[in-house]
Amino acid sequence: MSLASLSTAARIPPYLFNTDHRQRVLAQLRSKATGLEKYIYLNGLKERDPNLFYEVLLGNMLEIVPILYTPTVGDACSNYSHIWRRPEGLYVTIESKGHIREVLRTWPAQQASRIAVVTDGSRILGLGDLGANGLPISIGKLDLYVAGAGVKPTTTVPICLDLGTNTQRFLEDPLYLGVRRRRPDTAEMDEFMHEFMEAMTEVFPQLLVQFEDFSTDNAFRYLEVFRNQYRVFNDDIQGTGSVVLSGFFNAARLSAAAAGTPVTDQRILFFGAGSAGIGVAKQLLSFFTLQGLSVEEAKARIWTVDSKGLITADRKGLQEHKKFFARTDYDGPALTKLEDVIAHVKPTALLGLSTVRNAFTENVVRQMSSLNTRPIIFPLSNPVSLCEVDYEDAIKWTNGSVIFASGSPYKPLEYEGKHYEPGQGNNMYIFPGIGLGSILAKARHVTDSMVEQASIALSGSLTEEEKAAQLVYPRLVRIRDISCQIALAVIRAAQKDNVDENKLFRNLSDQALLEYIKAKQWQPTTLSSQLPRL
Ligand SMILES: NC(=O)C1=CN([C@@H]2O[C@H](COP(=O)(O)OP(=O)(O)OC[C@H]3O[C@@H](n4cnc5c(N)ncnc54)[C@H](O)[C@@H]3O)[C@@H](O)[C@H]2O)C=CC1
Ligand SMILES: CC(=O)C(=O)O
Ligand SMILES: [Mg+2]
Repeated sequence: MSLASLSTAARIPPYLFNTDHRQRVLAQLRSKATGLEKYIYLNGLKERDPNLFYEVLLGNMLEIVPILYTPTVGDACSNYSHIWRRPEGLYVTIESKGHIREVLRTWPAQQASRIAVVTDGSRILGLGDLGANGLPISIGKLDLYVAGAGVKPTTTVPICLDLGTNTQRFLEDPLYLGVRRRRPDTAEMDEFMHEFMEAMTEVFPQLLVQFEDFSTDNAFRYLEVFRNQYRVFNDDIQGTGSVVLSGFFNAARLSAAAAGTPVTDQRILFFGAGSAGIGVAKQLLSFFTLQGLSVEEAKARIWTVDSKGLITADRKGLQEHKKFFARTDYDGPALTKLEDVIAHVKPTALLGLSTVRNAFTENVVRQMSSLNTRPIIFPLSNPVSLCEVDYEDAIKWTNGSVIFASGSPYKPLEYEGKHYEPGQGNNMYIFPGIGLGSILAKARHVTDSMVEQASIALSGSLTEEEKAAQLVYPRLVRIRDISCQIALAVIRAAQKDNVDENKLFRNLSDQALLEYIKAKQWQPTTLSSQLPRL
């Protein structure tokens, strides 16, 4: 008898009904030797059984998020042309300039699509220009929209703009997936981007666009050009700013309580002044202004450092985005060593967005420790291989006093008989909620106040137990609930700014709206309900 002639019931072996597929998936996943193999396995599972994939993801966030997202998604991107299995996501190449609309129309469910993550692959995490290999970052972020906010998978659109790459090893790699050319000049790229955004709005009328991992100049430029025209936000600038502000509220409270000083006495030093560093610095202005300081007073409490040292206004050829925080109160010799900058600034907080692995050396960390009862040290560069300092070292060198959050995850640890739990200062805590709120409110734009209110909602979402454990971010397993609270704050801010096209929520109480948002979250159906009845 051929297999095809067997009845469906007969083809399904009996064990399917008395074991839990989720356990089988986890056992298979855990048998893989490397992160990359785990990524490939999960990618295959998503194709075979998306429902089961999301069930396993939702039930095992702490184990699986670091595979689909930072750090392992960094390996997946770096190797994407080699591990590629099947088309997933949408490539829009520079060669389609002039007919981008037709390319977008090949995507199914155009009317139903709600959220696109769009990268041009030019600065993937801290890994540089990965060209067309950047697609997994869009896919990973959208997996977090599904897992973290309950956005329906079929309404998500991962996009990689394949504009070429300036990374020679990809241009020479016979397996490289992308177009084999160097990146366009600014004029050609601008033309492409304008056509792309116009076409996106036409083809996907309900869609919110999240710009992801564009190189710094383009990240700032396209945010400014498009933010008042389209439904768009930049995750690296606004999402990161919002998430770090949130953790900083909680960290400053802990550090001020330990030192017995006012919270506004914070002096913040940024190591790294790219889209993320400056995006966060700008957002941290509100840490001070929300407590009554002026913007000038807030700015005076922030210092920025790039690869040339402390950024001062008298430096020749300073890039536009660095000018705002350039110091005018220092005219000594250039301070190029981090230790010298710290000695000059005497910061309470040191934030790393530099992509420089181990830049926060033992000397640097001990220096911070000698200046502060509880130093705030946030090494935020991704993936882990580019993190400014490992958690264990930060704990050891501060004798446990550090208030720590990193961009990529670290595990809790024991040190001299005490338990320590790190924070993860990653925009993954905030963009799902910003996106969900914007989608539900049908916000025409993502305003500054929506981003700020998202941050305040996240910082206020700590439970009593999390506060007692001195965490600065809530536990990841609660992300769906947290995203609802963030979405509520985002919707209210959209209403205040009058950018909400959906006015229906205006008459709902916070409680009713929160319940509505929760009820709207997509849930994977259980596997057994999918199997044919016998
Ligand atoms: N935790 C989070 O949620 C996020 C983290 N990031 C991470 O932030 C990092 C930076 O991203 P972008 O700002 O977009 O990149 P970027 O390349 O524009 O910025 C890097 C900055 O670091 C500075 N830098 C480089 N080498 C240095 C050195 N030796 N000493 C001092 N400064 C140095 C550069 O001058 C530049 O200002 C990446 O690793 C990225 O993964 C980005 C977004 C979100
Ligand atoms: C987290 C993130 O968006 C980044 O590292 O670029
Ligand atoms: Mg990013």
